[in-house]
Amino acid sequence: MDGSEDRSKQPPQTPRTANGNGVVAMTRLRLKPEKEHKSDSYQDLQQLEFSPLLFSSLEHYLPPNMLNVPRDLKLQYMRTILLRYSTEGERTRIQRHREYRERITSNYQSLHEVLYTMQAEQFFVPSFLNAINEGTEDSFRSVMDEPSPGVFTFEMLQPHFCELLLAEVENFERWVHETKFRIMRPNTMNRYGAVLDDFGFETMLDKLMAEFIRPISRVLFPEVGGATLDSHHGFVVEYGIDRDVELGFHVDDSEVTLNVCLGKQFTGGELYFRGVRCDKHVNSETHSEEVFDYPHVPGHAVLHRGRHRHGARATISGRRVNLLLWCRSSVFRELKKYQKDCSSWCGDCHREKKERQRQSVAATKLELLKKDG
Ligand SMILES: O=C(O)CCC(=O)C(=O)O
Ligand SMILES: [Fe+2]
Repeated sequence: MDGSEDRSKQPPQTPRTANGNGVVAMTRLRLKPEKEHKSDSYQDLQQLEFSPLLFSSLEHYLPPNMLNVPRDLKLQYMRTILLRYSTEGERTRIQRHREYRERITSNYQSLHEVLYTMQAEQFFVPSFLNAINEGTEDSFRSVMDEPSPGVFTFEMLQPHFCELLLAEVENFERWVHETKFRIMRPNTMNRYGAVLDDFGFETMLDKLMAEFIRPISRVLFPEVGGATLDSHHGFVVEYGIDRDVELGFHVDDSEVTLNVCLGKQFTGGELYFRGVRCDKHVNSETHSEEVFDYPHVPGHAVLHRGRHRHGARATISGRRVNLLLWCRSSVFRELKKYQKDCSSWCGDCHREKKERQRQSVAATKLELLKKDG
């Protein structure tokens, strides 16, 4: 959006930028991203209050006159905006987390360096790669099953990649144990498992989201921000008799979740799904057509909306390790604050809307009959 309009309504701290004539103009971020724009990398600037990846993503929303200015000008502009939207407490939390990550990455010696940069040919099975390269809804669907509405399953990871990642996670856990490092677990529901983003995987997983999961989500989950996924939480969960055993019924803090089984050998641990719900209906009853159980298969992925209610049954024997990528869209979250109608994705909102429409048609028919009579 061009900054020349509506200046009077801009808040006083709106960033100012110099335009080509040396005139200082007020500008705003665009509403829609400039998809063709090639962003700079900010990876060398780890000391900033915000993730380097956030700056690369935000670049797509820069006003036209800011797109091609030097990196430090863009950075200054974006920092000003981000600082306006985050509280002091939030900034302190982000800074502490950054220091926590630095303590890990400067001390932990990784085992398989090859895992830390995206090497698609070595990570993924050819069928998945081909579908992504083609990039159409038909090509995605041709390598996927949809055994229950909104739950997509497909073969994704090469066995060798799974082995290496399992070994890397074990190596990390060993280091944690030996050094007595107090790590944060993936979320409140897990006593075991590790946040991959905290020990060097953030950039690789961001690529996984941007280049693989977002194109699929754009066509399969457009109504929950699938096209605008722009941040992630990447972790592994570990189940077994001496680990977490099961996972309670929940929704994820994500718009779209990728869940891939890495192995090893196990029995039990099935995922169970019980319908998609908005906040208002999250505890409502399940309808029979929403009941779906899925047994994990090593190397195979499940892709679902974060709001698709689910849980994992007890892993009865062996060890099960899964890779989780919770993908989020800041645009969807912002818009959701103003939207009351979730009928395009919440099962109950959809049923309520249908019922209102049915009653309205019935009432109209009755009126017409009365008139005729
Ligand atoms: O164990 C699983 O496969 C499910 C994990 C899960 O749903 C989660 O971590 O959010
Ligand atoms: Fe989950």
